Amino acid sequence: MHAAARILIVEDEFAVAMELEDRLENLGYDVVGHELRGREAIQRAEETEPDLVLMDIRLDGRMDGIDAAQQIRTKLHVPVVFVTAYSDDETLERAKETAPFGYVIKPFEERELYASIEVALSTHALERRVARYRDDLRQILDGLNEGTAMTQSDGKLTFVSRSASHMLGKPPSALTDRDWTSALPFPDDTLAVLKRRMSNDSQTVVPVTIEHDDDTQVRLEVSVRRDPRDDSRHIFTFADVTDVHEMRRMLDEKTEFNDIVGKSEPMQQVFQEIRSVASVDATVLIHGETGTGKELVSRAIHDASSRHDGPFIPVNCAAMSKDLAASQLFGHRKGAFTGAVDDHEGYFEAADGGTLFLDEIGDVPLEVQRQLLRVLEERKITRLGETTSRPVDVRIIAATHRDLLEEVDAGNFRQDLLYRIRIARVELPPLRARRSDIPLLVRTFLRRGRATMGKDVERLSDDAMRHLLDYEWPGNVRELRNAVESALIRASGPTLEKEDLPPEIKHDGRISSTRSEPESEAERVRAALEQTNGNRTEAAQLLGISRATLYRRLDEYGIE
Ligand SMILES: Nc1ncnc2c1ncn2[C@@H]1O[C@H](COP(=O)(O)OP(=O)(O)OP(=O)(O)O)[C@@H](O)[C@H]1O
Repeated sequence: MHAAARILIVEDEFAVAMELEDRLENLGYDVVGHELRGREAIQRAEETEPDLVLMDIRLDGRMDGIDAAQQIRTKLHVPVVFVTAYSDDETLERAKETAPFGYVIKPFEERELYASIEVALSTHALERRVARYRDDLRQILDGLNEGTAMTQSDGKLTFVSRSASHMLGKPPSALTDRDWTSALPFPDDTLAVLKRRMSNDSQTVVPVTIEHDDDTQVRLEVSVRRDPRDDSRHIFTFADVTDVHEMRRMLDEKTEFNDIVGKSEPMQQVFQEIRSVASVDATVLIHGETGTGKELVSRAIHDASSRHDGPFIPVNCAAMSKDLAASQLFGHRKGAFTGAVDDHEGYFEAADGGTLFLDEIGDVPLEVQRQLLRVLEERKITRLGETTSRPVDVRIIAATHRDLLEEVDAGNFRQDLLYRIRIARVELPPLRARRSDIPLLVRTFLRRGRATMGKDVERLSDDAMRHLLDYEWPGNVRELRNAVESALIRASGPTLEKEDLPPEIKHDGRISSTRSEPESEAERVRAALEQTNGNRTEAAQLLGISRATLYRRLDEYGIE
């Protein structure tokens, strides 16, 4: 029994109030007073802060018990039990709006009154406990480094923790009571990814960079999950990873140059060469097998050069028809030949002030090679059908997968042009000569593929990675990127399995024939260590060799 509960009586008939007071005291309650009118009742409640108010509905004065109860409830957290002779529907409806804790109809038994008071006191105690938990929870969420925001079922944000509001750069009042898609200051593609995460119940984090009003950039990782208490509502969590992101970016800078990924020795050398040729304006010849990134390198040189604000025009010479090559490169005048219906600007003029990338230069017809040489020497072009020349300020970067010296010997390429274009050279290694870049490239393509395809694939199984490391890669990085993308399409879980790989890679048929070559083997060992973060036991497992053999090979190849 709630012996010490303090009760305020509000009753307009003095005799009834006295009787009620007696009864309550008999039941062991402490009566803090009784009032006849609403106004005084409110005042007395404020002064005495009782545990419960017993309220008659009909009172002396202008204010009735329901109005008084209403005001007491908004000012104090005190439960009110109505004690009244009135139980008509209208009175009942009005009384309900004050969320009373009980309604006892006169005349009543003492036991009835006692039960109502006890139920009201315990319900109220329970409500207070729930409210305290809610406050505690909010305080805990507010104090966490991780930010939290909650939605109700229609998508409106109902709560945004202090740290979340700080990370998002907006006060909670600018975020709550609005649909999350318009409240969260994220770009459309991030909102779309979050929506997908919501519908397929995936909690993978979504990275996003936002800009605050003071122009500072903040990098966040956002995840969203269903509220376990009600699965039509959602809970967002935000982590501020700006510092980590910046550190990662600084580390990545070493492994990425203008989208060109590579950590291996040969690629580090390529990055160095790009930097040095970008600083001069000389013609460059890039040599490398198909798919090794010749165009990427050419763009990187342009971007790092003083011409970076000018145009970059890539031209695939292998795709130009023999007859039209000269007009495509140098332009023509209307009527210069049948079909020349208009004046036409060629690629050289289009690239004026910038860079012209002549891919597959080995495929340019001999006659056009002669004209090219002249343009490179004189820095002027003459459109077909015109007699006067125009000056052009263009840097040429040429690329080929052919051995141009052999082409010169075979009479397919002009020697003087070769000397002219290879003033600076960049040699791109085939992927099989830098297998240690494979894990990094795979991670990069997985990350990019995840973002564009919306698949939550995090990693590759060891078996799948072993096949990628063993494969010959005739199509080089392009083939690797295609393999990862097609595997992503097939993947059904968070891990890419061997079965998801294209057939030529997952079947052992074309596995490296150069396995026994020391260079290639050393690269495989480096790749395995890269994949396992230097863990030698796991690297040996990945390579399918014993730890002892791995140690012997590390020694043999001088790998630290
Ligand atoms: N080092 C690399 N890092 C990241 N992506 C690369 C790298 N090398 C090549 N790629 C990717 O492989 C594909 C082929 O690259 P690119 O077109 O530059 O090669 P290429 O040598 O010019 O090919 P081709 O000989 O067929 O013209 C592109 O999608 C490119 O993004």
